[in-house]
Amino acid sequence: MGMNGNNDPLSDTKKKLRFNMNDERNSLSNIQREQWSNEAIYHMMQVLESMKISNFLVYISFRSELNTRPLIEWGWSKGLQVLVPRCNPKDYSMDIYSLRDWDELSSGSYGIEEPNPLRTSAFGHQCVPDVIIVPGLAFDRMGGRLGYGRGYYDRLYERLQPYVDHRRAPILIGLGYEMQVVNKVPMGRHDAMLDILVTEKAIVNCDKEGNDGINSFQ
Ligand SMILES: Nc1nc2c(c(=O)[nH]1)N(C=O)[C@@H](CNc1ccc(C(=O)N[C@@H](CCC(=O)O)C(=O)O)cc1)CN2
Ligand SMILES: Nc1ncnc2c1ncn2[C@@H]1O[C@H](COP(=O)(O)OP(=O)(O)OP(=O)(O)O)[C@@H](O)[C@H]1O
Repeated sequence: MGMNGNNDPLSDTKKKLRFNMNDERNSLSNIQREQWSNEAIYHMMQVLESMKISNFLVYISFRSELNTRPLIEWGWSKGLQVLVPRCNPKDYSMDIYSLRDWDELSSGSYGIEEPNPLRTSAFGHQCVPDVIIVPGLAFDRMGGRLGYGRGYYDRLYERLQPYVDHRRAPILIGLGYEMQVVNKVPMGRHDAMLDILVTEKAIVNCDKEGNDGINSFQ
């Protein structure tokens, strides 16, 4: 048993699932990826359109993640403030920046394109995004999610808590391919549950109480 708590049975199960899901996502063809990407992004636009929001936080996709770039352009066209995180591998924290143009990005940690602090304006440390779009390797319909295993999004959610007035907690929306949805992602005490899950097939209102999510599509 490691001192850092990373050798417990939960992180072992997570590690295996991470490995398998990463493999599966990488095996998608470019055409499949692009088609599902566009359909999922279209669903995400519908979800965001139905909400009264002035901003959303979204990641810049890397590896075989679905392509979030069209969503960012859509956000700009709608006059929404598009927020993008920049991660600090030293403490696994993330800072938030407001992105207005593609030239404000540069290559950051893990080869992910991230806001260049010299060219972007920081979103205040105490500012809470209306919506946080969360990447993942696996999701479930109850709001469970598995990431790359550094707890970046869980830490961000926790860091924001002191600034959340409970009527305006950020809405967590998972975004991924339907093939990433599994029966149950093992969750630990730090893990923040998703409110909504969006894929190319469905928009799921996650039931954090543990019952099956309600599928509003198909
Ligand atoms: N587009 C995007 N941005 C994101 C995330 C994401 O999932 N997608 N993250 C989501 O939280 C954070 C980045 N998390 C990451 C964590 C680990 C690795 C990584 O390369 N890990 C190595 C293994 C390292 C090790 O175990 O020692 C690897 O996978 O090869 C990459 C990203 C923040 N930004
Ligand atoms: N808020 C937190 N404070 C301190 N440690 C945390 C927090 N959230 C997660 N951790 C720790 O970070 C490690 C990785 O967590 P986890 O396996 O849940 O990552 P993940 O959600 O898959 O990754 P990511 O969010 O980076 O995609 C675990 O050891 C976990 O205990």
